[in-house]
Amino acid sequence: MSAVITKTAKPQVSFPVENPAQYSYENLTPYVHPPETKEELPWAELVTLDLEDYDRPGGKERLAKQLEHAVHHVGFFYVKNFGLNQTQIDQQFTLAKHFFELPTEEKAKHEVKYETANYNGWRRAGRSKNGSTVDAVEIFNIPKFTPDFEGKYTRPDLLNAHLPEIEHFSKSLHSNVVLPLLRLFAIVLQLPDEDYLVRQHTYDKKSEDHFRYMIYHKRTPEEHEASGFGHSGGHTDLGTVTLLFRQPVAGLQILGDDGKWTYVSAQPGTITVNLADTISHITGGWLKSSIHRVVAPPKDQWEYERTGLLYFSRPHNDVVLEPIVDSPVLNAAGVKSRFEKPVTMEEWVKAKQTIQLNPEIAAKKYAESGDGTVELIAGFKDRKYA
Ligand SMILES: O=C(O)CCC(=O)C(=O)O
Ligand SMILES: [Fe+2]
Repeated sequence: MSAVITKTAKPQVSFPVENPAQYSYENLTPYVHPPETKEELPWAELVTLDLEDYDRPGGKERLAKQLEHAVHHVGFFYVKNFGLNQTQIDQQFTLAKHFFELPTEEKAKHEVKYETANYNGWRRAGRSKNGSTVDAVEIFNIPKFTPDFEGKYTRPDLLNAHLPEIEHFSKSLHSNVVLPLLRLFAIVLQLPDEDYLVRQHTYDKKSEDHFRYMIYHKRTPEEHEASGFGHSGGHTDLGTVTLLFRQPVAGLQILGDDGKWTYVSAQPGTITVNLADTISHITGGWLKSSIHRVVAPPKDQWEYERTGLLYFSRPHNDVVLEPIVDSPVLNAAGVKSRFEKPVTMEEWVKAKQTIQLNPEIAAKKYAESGDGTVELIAGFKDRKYA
């Protein structure tokens, strides 16, 4: 495994669980990855960064070079060799599967506080409309394992029984993927301080990073049709980068510079990474917050649930989302702030998450503007893409 992979802190958190053996992997039916589609689809051509190269002489520079085009134009790429093996990954898929199979009343004990835009916990399906039907998506968000979040959220015993592994998994994604990528972005931006972005994303300080289990439930042909096949869900993500584990059920599409949507394919052993809004804000839009959506899978995959593992990274809550001043690249491009007044990460999260979690508020605001945008904060207009 990669040489990058050594710095993950030891897991600390565990919880008393009655009869934990019932949750051992021997007693949980393992998750089975669905087969890939046989349909010919327009696949996106994305670069793959081998993170094993990161610590070799000249490796960072090679990887940064490989990234230059992707981060400025496409906003999507893959990484491989990130220090978690397939068994560890499959165990997380197994926990996700069993979590979503719990009875609704069990999951409801850990439900998201939608009104206060507090997204950690369980988000039930059916809260938003797509086309003339409601969504079929459930989410379980797990915050960082730091004192800021300790004791604030509950989980079912299924997950409490595995908390040290979940903690290790999520911290590994932060230290083995997010931080190295931030150094590569710093190289692309020619920042004098390679750790500039890393310092805004340290694990221990308060930020809204979270690890996520997600499921898109199966739908009938009529439901797919009524949802408009999911075509109206184009969006950009809120934070720095989003990590998505290999997803064989096709559906994730990227909007290209040419206005065409292409599908992300399921490459073995990879994580798909996309750049998101805040890295775009602090580079005045030069690093691209990629526009993407999840559409109905091809017909030969309609019989499968689409289970996902994701990690959302975000800068510290007190980071001000203004363009970095000492990047020769950004200076040459003449980038400008995207806000009318300085906005902190905490304010940005609250503004965007309020819209994301409360479809009725979003619908009202979109209807008021009438031009497909909504003013989120300080003059910044967010947009939906179809
Ligand atoms: O499930 C996927 O493929 C991507 C999900 C996504 O775009 C999101 O949760 O923001
Ligand atoms: Fe997204």
